[in-house]
Amino acid sequence: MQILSTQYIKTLLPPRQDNSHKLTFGHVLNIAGSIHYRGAAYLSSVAALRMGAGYVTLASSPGVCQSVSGLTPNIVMHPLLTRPIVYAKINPTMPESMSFGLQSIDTESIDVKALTQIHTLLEKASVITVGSGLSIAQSKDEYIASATQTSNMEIAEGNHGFFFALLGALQTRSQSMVFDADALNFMSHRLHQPPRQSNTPLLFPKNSIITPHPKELARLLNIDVAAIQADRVHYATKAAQQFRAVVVLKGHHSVISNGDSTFINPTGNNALAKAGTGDVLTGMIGGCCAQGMSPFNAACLGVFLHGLCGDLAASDVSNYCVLASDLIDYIPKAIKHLLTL
Ligand SMILES: NC(=O)C1=CN([C@@H]2O[C@H](COP(=O)(O)OP(=O)(O)OC[C@H]3O[C@@H](n4cnc5c(N)ncnc54)[C@H](OP(=O)(O)O)[C@@H]3O)[C@@H](O)[C@H]2O)[C@@H](O)CC1
Ligand SMILES: Nc1ncnc2c1ncn2[C@@H]1O[C@H](COP(=O)(O)OP(=O)(O)O)[C@@H](O)[C@H]1O
Repeated sequence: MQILSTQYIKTLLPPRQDNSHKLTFGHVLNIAGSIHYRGAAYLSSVAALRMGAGYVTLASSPGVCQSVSGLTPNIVMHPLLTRPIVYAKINPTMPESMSFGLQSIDTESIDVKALTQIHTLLEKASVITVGSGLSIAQSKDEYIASATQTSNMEIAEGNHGFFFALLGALQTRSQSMVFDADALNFMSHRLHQPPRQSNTPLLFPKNSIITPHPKELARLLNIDVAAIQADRVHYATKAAQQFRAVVVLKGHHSVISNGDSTFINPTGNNALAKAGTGDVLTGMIGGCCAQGMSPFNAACLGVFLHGLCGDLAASDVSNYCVLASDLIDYIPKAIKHLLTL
């Protein structure tokens, strides 16, 4: 185990050749955001561009795409098919024939058929980032199982079905992929609960980077958060070996492991303990991968610079006042800082 040094990190910065065009620096396909988490889609997408990626496409529900395009002109939108939802108020004593008590609302859940809409994008992308604010709602699994025993009504299940189909399609792809947030919780659920849709085990595809916070890693490994926090290096390494992925265990002094080599990140501070900073990190790592970096190097550079953004921002505006969106403005300053050393 080693601490990431500034000198080492500087050697990882990807070269920017003069004879180049936008796709020389890679195409990030970001599958992110949902009705309540539009900001996560914005933060992860813009952070990837700021990190140096040449092109970012956001694939999400039409409402999320519309919100993000209202905030920035820099992202290419790929609105996905959604399906109307009927929420059932589950009451075992209610006869199936009674329709009152049901509420129909459009939660903009992505339709499984949307997979066909991104087929070409999945082939073209240099890196695929998945999960920031995607609302996969795995926790509704038991809810659905119990509901379908008493009723044949359709139950809201977020983007669960779409994500399941997407993971199947990603299994054979060889690009780097970054899995964050709800994508990780979905995988935990698949690993530790009997599968609902099929008996085929789903794993993280090769060249995956996973970015769990301690509770997300605890769910993936099916152990307590306290155990993880007591030996962060051990569990990050164990998870990297078990899932054959690069693991970024987030938190104060994030740990990055590929199972053989493990680094501790020295940058960052409590200003980063603010909603949405993890979404920025996902974008930054995706932006590094887009420029041709290996998953492990991309994770090391992304985590180091993300922490440095937090340090520079905190020294300007105090540890109290840094917003996740501020970090994006500090990416250029962090990179310049590194280049001038
Ligand atoms: N602007 C936007 O659109 C934003 C969108 N976002 C998106 O929202 C989605 C869900 O994100 P979320 O924040 O609601 O749930 P999540 O982080 O899983 O926390 C759940 C529970 O886990 C725990 N816990 C958390 N961190 C921990 C830690 N370090 N160490 C230990 N435990 C920790 C804690 O549980 P407790 O300890 O309180 O029991 C907490 O209550 C996700 O897709 C994300 O991308 C967000 O990024 C926000 C901004
Ligand atoms: N006290 C802290 N010191 C250093 N880094 C922190 C601290 N708290 C949070 N972070 C960093 O901020 C980010 C938080 O990500 P995450 O927990 O996924 O939040 P969110 O889901 O709101 O985006 C991670 O990169 C983590 O390492």
